[in-house]
Amino acid sequence: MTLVNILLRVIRAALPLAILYVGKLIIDEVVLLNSTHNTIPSHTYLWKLVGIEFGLAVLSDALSRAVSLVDSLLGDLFANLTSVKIMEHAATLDLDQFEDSVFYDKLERARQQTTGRTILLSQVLSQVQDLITMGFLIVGFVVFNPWLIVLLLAAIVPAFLGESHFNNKSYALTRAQTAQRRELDYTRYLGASDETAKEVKIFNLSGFIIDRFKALSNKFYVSSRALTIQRSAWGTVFALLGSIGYYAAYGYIIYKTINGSITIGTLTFLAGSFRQLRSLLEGILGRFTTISQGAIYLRDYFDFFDIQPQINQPPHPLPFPQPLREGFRFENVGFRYTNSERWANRHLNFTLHAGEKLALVGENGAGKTTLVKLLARLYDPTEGRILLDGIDLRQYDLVQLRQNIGVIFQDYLRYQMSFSQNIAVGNIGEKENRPLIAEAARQSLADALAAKLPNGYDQALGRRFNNGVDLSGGEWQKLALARAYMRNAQVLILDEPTAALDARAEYEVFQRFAELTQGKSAILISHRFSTVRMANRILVLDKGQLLEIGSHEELLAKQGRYAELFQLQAAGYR
Ligand SMILES: Nc1ncnc2c1ncn2[C@@H]1O[C@H](COP(=O)(O)OP(=O)(O)OP(=O)(O)O)[C@@H](O)[C@H]1O
Repeated sequence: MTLVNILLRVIRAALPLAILYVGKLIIDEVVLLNSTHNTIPSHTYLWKLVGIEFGLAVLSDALSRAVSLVDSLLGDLFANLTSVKIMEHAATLDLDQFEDSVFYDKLERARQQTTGRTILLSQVLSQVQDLITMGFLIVGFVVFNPWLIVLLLAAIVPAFLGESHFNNKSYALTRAQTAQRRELDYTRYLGASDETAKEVKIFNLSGFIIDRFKALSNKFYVSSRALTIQRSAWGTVFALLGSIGYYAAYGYIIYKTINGSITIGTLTFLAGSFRQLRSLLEGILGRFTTISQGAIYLRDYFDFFDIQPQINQPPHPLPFPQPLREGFRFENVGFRYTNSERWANRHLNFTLHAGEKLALVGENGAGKTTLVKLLARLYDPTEGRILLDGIDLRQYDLVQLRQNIGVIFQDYLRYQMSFSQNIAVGNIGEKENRPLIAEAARQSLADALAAKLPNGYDQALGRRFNNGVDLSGGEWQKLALARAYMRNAQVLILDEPTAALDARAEYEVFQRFAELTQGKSAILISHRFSTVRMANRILVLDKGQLLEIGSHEELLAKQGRYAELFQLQAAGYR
């Protein structure tokens, strides 16, 4: 399509000169016919010329339409393709890259390429087309009088330089504002979205949010106002230069015609060419702004694609051991988040044995979730290493590793999709496997819920789309839990899996969990000691470090932190 587009444009580019030239021939012929009185003039040649000009005009119009058609089709394809490419690349990147605000800015700017810049391609092609047309017209000029070119250049060069100067300035401004623009978008989202409406109403936040939005958007307005005014003022000066150039050339051509050095046909040809050149130049200059802006923004797009993940598939990946023999051994593992001074985990030495159920206990921020993310290689340790059956975790096949570790995070997603899809995300390859989905739902107690929904497993969930039904917090959690049962993972990790469940559901969930994970390794993170005590061993974390490890009874007997926290919670029930 691009090639067709270019071809059509090249043909179209030659037409203005051809039309002007035929016009010149027509006028010269008319003048000639008017001045020959002695014989009966033949008009055949004249009408032939008129016919040719008509044909050229029709062709030019048809080509323009064909070009815009191909342009708009190409634009759509281009937008789709870039969106897909961005998503594909984003999928390869590491979790901590997503948590980095500089990365987010890049992602944001790359995303803008797909929406705002789709016209870039057609703009570039139009520019090339107009440049070719200009080239043709200029050749015509040179043939008649090369000096006119000098006038033309004098009129346009300052404008080109001015435009590119202002482009750079406005790009620098926009770039510097990326972070604040994200904040502006976020504020807009806070002010008007289904997810925020509840709190905004209850805390009466709308005034606060709107004021914040006003303040931010006003800052943008003020900082870009000066530039816009400067640009417009200089634009006026440059346009004046252009007009001066045009009228100087026009005067010169008229002078030459009166002089008798050129014919009236040539006068109309040159004047027409000059007028066209000027309007072409105006178009080119206008487009030059959009294109050069688009082109500099394109750098952001490529910057985004230059970001490379750090957590990669090893060169010779080992298959995930089936079954696990030894388990996971943490050897002096430490981890610090990028941009963070503090260690989230430090000096961790312990083993998660094959088939063992380990509970992680600790106060908020103690590093429980971080430990789990290390196990699933969402991050790699900053120091130390994790061994799986004696071999560094980094040597295993990354896809198999993630397939064999089923994690349900405490901040799991509530997909605005159907009930069955919400479960199927646990093993998306099996999304059509209804018996498997139903079984997973049964295991997590979500099946009773499906029975209550008007469309059962096909019920759309969430309020964002039509006919969606929203669930309660505990119901969503049961659904999320079902994801863990969708695959035959060797290690199951549940991070706060029952926080939203009622007491009966929690009891049942754990009854089943124990049955279903028999022989498998599991990690449970919970603040509820009723959950914690069913684990074989309990690991108590404090400020990222291992404080105590042992069975419930051992830790109680030890009278340490675990015993203290346990008794604190138990006292609440007495
Ligand atoms: N993405 C992140 N970037 C920087 N620091 C983080 C990030 N996630 C967590 N932290 C910090 O790392 C420490 C450990 O966090 P983690 O989420 O592992 O705690 P947790 O024990 O799971 O807490 P909770 O019981 O509240 O869920 C905390 O101090 C937290 O502030």
